[in-house]
Amino acid sequence: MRTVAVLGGGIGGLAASYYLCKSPHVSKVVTLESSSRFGGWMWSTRRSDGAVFEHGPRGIRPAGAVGRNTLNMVDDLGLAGEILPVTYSHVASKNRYLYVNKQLHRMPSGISGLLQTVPPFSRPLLLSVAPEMLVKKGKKEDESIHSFVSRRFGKELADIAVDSLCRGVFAGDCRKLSVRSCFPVLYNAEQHRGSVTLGMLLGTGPNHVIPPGPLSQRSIKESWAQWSLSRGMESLPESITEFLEQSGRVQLHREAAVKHISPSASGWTIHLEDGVMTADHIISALPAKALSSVLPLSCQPLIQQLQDISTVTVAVVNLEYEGSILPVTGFGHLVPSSEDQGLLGVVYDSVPFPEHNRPNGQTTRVTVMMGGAWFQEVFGVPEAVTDERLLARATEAVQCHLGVTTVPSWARVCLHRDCIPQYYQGHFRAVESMRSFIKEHNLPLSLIGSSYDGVSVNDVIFSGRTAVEELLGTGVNAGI
Ligand SMILES: Cc1cc2nc3c(=O)[nH]c(=O)nc-3n(C[C@H](O)[C@H](O)[C@H](O)COP(=O)(O)OP(=O)(O)OC[C@H]3O[C@@H](n4cnc5c(N)ncnc54)[C@H](O)[C@@H]3O)c2cc1C
Ligand SMILES: C=Cc1c2[nH]c(c1C)Cc1[nH]c(c(CCC(=O)O)c1C)Cc1[nH]c(c(C)c1CCC(=O)O)Cc1[nH]c(c(C)c1C=C)C2
Repeated sequence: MRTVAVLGGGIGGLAASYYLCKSPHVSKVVTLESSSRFGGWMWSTRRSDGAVFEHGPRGIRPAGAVGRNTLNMVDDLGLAGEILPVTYSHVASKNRYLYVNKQLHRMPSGISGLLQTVPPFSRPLLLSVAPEMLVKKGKKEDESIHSFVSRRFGKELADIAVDSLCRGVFAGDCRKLSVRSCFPVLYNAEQHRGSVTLGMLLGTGPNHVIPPGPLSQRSIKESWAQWSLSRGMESLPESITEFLEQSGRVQLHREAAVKHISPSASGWTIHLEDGVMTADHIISALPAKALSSVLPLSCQPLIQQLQDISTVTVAVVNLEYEGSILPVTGFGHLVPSSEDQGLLGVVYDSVPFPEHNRPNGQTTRVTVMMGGAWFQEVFGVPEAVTDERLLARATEAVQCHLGVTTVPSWARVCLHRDCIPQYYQGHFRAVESMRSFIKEHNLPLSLIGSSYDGVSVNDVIFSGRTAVEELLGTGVNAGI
């Protein structure tokens, strides 16, 4: 393989570039990013007084093959010393809340959570979990998450817990999201074991083999539930960028928006604002809609399927308060759509990551997330929503939900347009069909990033690795 162009410099595009760079089989890699910075949604503000605020992801899970893979990369990049782990025994792992009927309720956990009635639920969880093992296997090839959970565990769990969970991961509506694509573990448990409970106890089949490197071994030994980095999540894309620059094998271009791509004799011609380049293969790490708008008309069915992948807009409001203002301690709270459509949840950032607080003086950082699948209904078109309105709504939520009457000493409002893809029912078929089209037409094109195979940072990094392995027909030797 001579030249590979990677479109998009979010964590997906950077990860693909990193794995390509590790391979001796590729002579040139060109990474094209439209904005002035790499990292995409991995974006942190580092204030001059030392405080750190996350505008995108704030915690990465170390568990599973994809979690190990990311930690192996982090180790290889020399970032191990910057890790901020949160263990399973930490209060941020134990305590998560739901805001229901104008009150905070700690989500049930452990044996007592199973056996006792814990509000807002009307009966012990055991009464939903035990009969689940006897529920017949569903016959549909895909189903909404709400329908799947109602069928197996009952409507109350689906309406409150699962509705909230989907808002806290996809900012999405569990009545539309696909169980097969969003929570493949649940779907596979039913398929392989006939029950989610049994699947959780016995396992749901083979996983990717990713041996744990030293950092991943440490995460297992120390029982990490999630981790961040001392200078914020953006250190990860920054560190990959630095690695790629130092390798001398990757050309990184900022402010290089891809306008159009057209097939050429040996691969692709890529049209940029101020010139053209050629590549033998393209790895697209663009959001699906952005890719659809640059493909040639000859790719028509693919263009339509890419356009059909919806996204949602999320308003992220970071707030800093003087003093210790939280009435409860934990990771944060989620709000089910029946309680308040527009307010998704509040993360108590200072609890899992106090290291990101301003070093001098006691402060509390929280992040309020709003909108998602309900954005337009509640706030109207994103173009017309003002920062003032979002800030007012966020501080009002902190006041009502947490009883905080003081005014924040610092605030930042970010409107993330189209930031989280929504895997609706049938998503897996659409992705399968897009990849079949590419194969049948011998298009030298790989699809990676959050639009296809999982939205978490781990999933996106792993999609970059998988694409490079498939392209080169080899396993990548990347700090494993
Ligand atoms: C608010 C929020 C909170 C999140 N929290 C978590 C969390 O706690 N844990 C977790 O694991 N995940 C979390 N995620 C998900 C995760 O951050 C994203 O799914 C992931 O960062 C997406 O990476 P990506 O590279 O696929 O896409 P992106 O980050 O969208 O990158 C795509 C890049 O392509 C560029 N681009 C677009 N068009 C063009 C073009 N024409 N030419 C060139 N470049 C172009 C864009 O500028 C962008 O940089 C969160 C996401 C959000 C929005
Ligand atoms: C309220 C909105 C959101 C919050 N976080 C996100 C949104 C939209 C985005 C997000 N959060 C997580 C992921 C990655 C999923 C993964 O597979 O790792 C994404 C894209 C992590 C996460 N956050 C919550 C859960 C249950 C998870 C899954 C992993 C885990 O169990 O740690 C819950 C949660 N998210 C938010 C809050 C306030 C909250 C619960 C109190 C914010």
